[in-house]
Amino acid sequence: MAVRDLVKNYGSAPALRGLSFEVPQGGIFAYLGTNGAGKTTTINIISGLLAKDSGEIKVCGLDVNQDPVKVKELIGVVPDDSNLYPELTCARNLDYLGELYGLDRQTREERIQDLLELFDLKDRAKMPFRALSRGLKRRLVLAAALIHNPEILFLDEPTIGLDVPSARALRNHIKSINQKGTTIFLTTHNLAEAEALADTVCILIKGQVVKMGSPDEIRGQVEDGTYLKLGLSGEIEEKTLLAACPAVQKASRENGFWRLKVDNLNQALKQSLGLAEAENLAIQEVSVERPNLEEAFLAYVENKGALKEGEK
Ligand SMILES: Nc1ncnc2c1ncn2[C@@H]1O[C@H](COP(=O)(O)OP(=O)(O)OP(=O)(O)O)[C@@H](O)[C@H]1O
Repeated sequence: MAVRDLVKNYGSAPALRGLSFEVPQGGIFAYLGTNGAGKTTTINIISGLLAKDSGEIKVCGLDVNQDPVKVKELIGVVPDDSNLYPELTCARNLDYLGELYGLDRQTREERIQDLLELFDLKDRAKMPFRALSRGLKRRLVLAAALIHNPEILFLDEPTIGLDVPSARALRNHIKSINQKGTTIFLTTHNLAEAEALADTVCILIKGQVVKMGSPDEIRGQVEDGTYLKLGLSGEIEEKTLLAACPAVQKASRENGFWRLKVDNLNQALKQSLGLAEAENLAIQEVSVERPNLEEAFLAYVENKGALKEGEK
């Protein structure tokens, strides 16, 4: 899929200011941006819900304006909210959507069985949609978007509101859909999720693409990026840690570990080991890490100073 010079204004307010990007076929593309950057506007234009002012969009070589019906058959959209009927059973919801796409009965039956199997929903086929848990609902919404076997699937915040096991299960489903050949266009504010799934990342700021590349390339643009991961046997306050370790610029908690941004690794190591000793805490983990995608993203959106020369 390719977007070229896309412009959209709401009245006199610009939302998309001539943005261009290409989504590699068969990959997982993360479309990232702060609130109001223009992500939903882009997806609505691509999926034919909203008119653009100018620019060109091609999906599998077809122009969205010239072949709107064919393009609709090539894409599936998973909204952040459910679009299914609460009173209908899971199987009937899928069947109904298949009818809307004009699939014949046999194709529908096959697709429904395949999708229920793929998403581990076989034993829920006869349950009304409303009776499913939130995680299972997200799975069925995903299955529904695949009923017509689209080439590209648009996913808006797929795991929002899900507990950790359900979110992980859904991410695995997304990977397996992708491995079966569907290109994934993912919008998320969960940068760890984008990092875990995407092979291409596109950063949008105020309706313009500011950076596109692999997660590694994007992370590589952040200059002063040395981080120390530290696991301690007990709790310690952030201000105590920062006071005892002047070489640590910033400290945050991540999955039970400290993630320390350091300006001098040797000093920071010495100081944090000294602190552990003074506080009588055992060191359970120490490792040196690069900036993650979230830190690189923040460098782009708010702290251009952290970017390497040439990227500012
Ligand atoms: N119907 C509308 N009328 C007027 N302005 C709009 C409309 N929809 C969106 N906008 C504006 O266009 C800009 C882009 O909005 P959009 O919803 O595409 O951003 P987004 O990146 O999806 O944000 P979020 O992450 O918050 O969902 C914002 O400034 C928003 O206020």
